Amino acid sequence: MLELDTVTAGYDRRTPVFRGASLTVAPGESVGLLGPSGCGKSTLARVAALLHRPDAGRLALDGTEVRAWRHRAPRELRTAVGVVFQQPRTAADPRLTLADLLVEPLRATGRRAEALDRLAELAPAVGLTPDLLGRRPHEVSDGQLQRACLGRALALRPRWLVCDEMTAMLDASTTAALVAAVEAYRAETGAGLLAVGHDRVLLRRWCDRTVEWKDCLPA
Ligand SMILES: Nc1ncnc2c1ncn2[C@@H]1O[C@H](COP(=O)(O)OP(=O)(O)OP(=O)(O)O)[C@@H](O)[C@H]1O
Repeated sequence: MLELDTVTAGYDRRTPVFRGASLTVAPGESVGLLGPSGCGKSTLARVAALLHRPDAGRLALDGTEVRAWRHRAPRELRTAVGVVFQQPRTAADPRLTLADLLVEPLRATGRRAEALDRLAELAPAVGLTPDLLGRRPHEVSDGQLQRACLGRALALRPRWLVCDEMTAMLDASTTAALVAAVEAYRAETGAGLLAVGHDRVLLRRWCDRTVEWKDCLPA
């Protein structure tokens, strides 16, 4: 279970972006979170991905309460969640080839020896052909780079995936390919998904259920 319980978060403690937001994703479930621009969906997604410390409230992953965020979080909790953002250009190190990008989490967690084998699985899973793997971010399209960012999010086989507007910049066919890659991964591993966005049609088609932002807040 991924449980966000009465979370208050923002960028200035005196004026949080939202107060008391709650949302639960069951194991293996896919939940779409819909809401107007600027309401705080990305901020909540970053809390769920252990990237942003909330001002108050509770996050629990599979029954373990998260008490530290970002690099302070224990590795087993940090690696339980894979995250994909809207903007691949700001999320990818421009110096790395796509191959290095895909397996960056393995190197970062001291599992370098597994990198080649995992690369051979990840690249086809996200639709990256061998000719693209040696290129750097400025030599590929946004869609190709986003495929690499999705592969990187899957590299450590997370139990939870957070996709924050993952396909907002992409065309219909790349969107369909990325959603299919996420769903293939979930079918194989049973991972749960929190997909944040404002494309109601896409999220309703993609997810088991969709939640409106206002329904996450106290009445
Ligand atoms: N790093 C930051 N520092 C200060 N304020 C921020 C920061 N990131 C976001 N904000 C502000 O927090 C509020 C919520 O932003 P957030 O990105 O969570 O909203 P959102 O619902 O995801 O919006 P969108 O759908 O447009 O992406 C906005 O007013 C935004 O300007």
